[in-house]
Amino acid sequence: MDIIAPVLHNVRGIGEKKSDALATLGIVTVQDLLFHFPFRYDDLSEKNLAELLDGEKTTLKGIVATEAVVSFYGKRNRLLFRMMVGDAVIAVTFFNQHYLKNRVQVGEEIAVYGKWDANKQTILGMKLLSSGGDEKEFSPIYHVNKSVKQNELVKFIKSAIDTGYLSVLPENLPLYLREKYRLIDRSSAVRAMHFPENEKEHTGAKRRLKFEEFFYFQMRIQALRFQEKVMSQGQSVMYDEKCVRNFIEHLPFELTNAQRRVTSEILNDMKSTSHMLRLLQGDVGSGKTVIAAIAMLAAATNNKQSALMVPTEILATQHLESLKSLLSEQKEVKIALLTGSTKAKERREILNELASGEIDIVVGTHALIQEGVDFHDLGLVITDEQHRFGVNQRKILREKGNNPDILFMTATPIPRTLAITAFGEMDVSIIDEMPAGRIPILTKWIKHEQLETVLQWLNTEIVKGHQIYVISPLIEESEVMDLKNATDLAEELQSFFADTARVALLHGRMKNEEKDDIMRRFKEREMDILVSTTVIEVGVNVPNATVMMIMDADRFGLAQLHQLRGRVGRGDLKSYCILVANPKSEDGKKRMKIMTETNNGFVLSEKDLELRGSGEVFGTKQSGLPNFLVADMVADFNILEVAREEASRVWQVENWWEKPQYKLLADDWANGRTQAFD
Ligand SMILES: Nc1ncnc2c1ncn2[C@@H]1O[C@H](COP(=O)(O)OP(=O)(O)OP(=O)(O)O)[C@@H](O)[C@H]1O
Repeated sequence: MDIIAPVLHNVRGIGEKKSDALATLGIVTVQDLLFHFPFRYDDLSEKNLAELLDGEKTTLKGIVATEAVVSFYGKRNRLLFRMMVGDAVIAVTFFNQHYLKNRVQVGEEIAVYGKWDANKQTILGMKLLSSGGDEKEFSPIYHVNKSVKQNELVKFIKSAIDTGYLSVLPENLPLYLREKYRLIDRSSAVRAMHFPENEKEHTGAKRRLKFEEFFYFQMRIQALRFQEKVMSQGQSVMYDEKCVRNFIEHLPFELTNAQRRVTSEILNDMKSTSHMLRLLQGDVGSGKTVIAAIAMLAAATNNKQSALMVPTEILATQHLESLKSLLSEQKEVKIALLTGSTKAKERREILNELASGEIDIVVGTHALIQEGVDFHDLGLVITDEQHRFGVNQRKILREKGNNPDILFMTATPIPRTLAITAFGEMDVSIIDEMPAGRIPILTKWIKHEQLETVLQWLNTEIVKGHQIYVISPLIEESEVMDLKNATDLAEELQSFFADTARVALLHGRMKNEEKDDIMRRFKEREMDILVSTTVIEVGVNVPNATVMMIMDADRFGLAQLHQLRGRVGRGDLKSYCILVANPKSEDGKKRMKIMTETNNGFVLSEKDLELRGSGEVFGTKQSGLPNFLVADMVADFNILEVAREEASRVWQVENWWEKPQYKLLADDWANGRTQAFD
């Protein structure tokens, strides 16, 4: 018996057809099946009638007092009878389950699970249970789809357990850890996730599995640090301090205290022989680019090359321009741009100059990590919006140099404690202060009905020579619809403003050159209004733009709204963010309200975590963090901390992977699952 055997033919009742259906839920092997945990449970335990609250779900046991009567109306039907619960007589109704009639016999004991209606003294039946009580108190509810039903899944999981598969599920936590934290064994935990005997057992199962997930996650993440240590020392960049100081003194603005602090943290790292692996967090518009410029200039003064990798071509172009203007006085520093749309001839030249060391700073997209891009002496790698790049891609770029220093920049504000723990392998610097002179952005939430009034008002901004972004609604999974929406919107706006404003359109399906061209024209004030799908989400910097209007804003998450809002208020002009939304859900209303209440990315990110949970906020794709099955980085923060300490202790054991107690941990390693969060 093998736990990773396919479910097909190995679990009773699963043939070709069911196996295909299960695959749509991501279930292929017996292990997948056993680790497909319920997302909630119905608590079928019996509660005391006298203490029941209105709307509460419960199981009630009693004696059937009257015969069940079924009434049909249209396609629907209702079954009604009375039952004695202790001394009380209550009504029981089931909707559209008339076939239960035969199971309801006057004078017999039955048990009904349902929702209590206190006014009508009625239980609205959801399940008719056998009175013998062989049902568990907790009934698991799984994520299923059209092709796999709840009860089927329960049957398959039961069958796999009855066949004995749990006995071949290996225990993957060392005994000393299980003893220390009183964690139940893995097989019992998995069984209790599906069919817990009681609440206590269920809690124990979750605790064990959460620890396991966090511990493995931390082992992987800390490996990066470890590999760095053994991979030789980092480089010591002996930069020209005078030159760097001079540069900072002659910037067009004075650095904020926070910028000064992170600058010295970064420069210290670069100077020291230990290797820099640092995460720089700063809210949108807090001034991260200039920090990157300082670090790259410092490297250049020591004849080391730097690479700045960003997720989109628009951003690459923009960063190139910012750097060129910031470093315009540094005649000897040569800066280049390398993206997917760099022409072949130019690309060849750039590659040559990178290899010879002539280029000091290169800004680019994924094109930077392609084969054939070789550096003379790469000393510093900076990635912007780190969550958009996988661990592997970052690794490739790192390997293009002799273990260069690494700086990740992100505007996704993660609460500090969480960042330190989750990105355990990195040092964290935070810019927690905005440049002086910024006027807070005023955020207004309006309904669609008020749009016309707002458009009139926009005119006053246009007359002042200010520019406006309008974000068209996001239609999930349909780029075509997005495009249509954006196009229609641009046309409508153009006809509304007629001669007073020039409207441009930017969308994800455009060629990069086209996008660049439109951005350039917007920047140069040839256009007044830029209608866009969310392609401008990150990093765009046009200080003359003062209004960000987001259509159907409730379709966006808080983090994204904040990013979009951060596109305005980047200079010293009073700026506005207009959220146009008629949200249907409570959640949507809450998000709109929070946006109007705070401009602080960290506060928002905490709220976002509260509203959506960390699974959504740090989904695999966005953050480079794994999707945990059971654990939650915020709710289970304490367990995460403990797991981090324990993982770090293991890493301190010399050649831990050779010790028998870590056998499975080492296998996990060897199987290449170490890159699971890529
Ligand atoms: N200390 C400062 N004083 C005044 N203006 C500053 C300061 N630092 C940066 N700026 C300006 O603020 C604007 C935003 O800076 P920058 O583009 O570096 O922000 P960012 O942190 O990269 O933001 P985002 O995450 O939104 O891209 C730029 O126009 C920049 O010139």
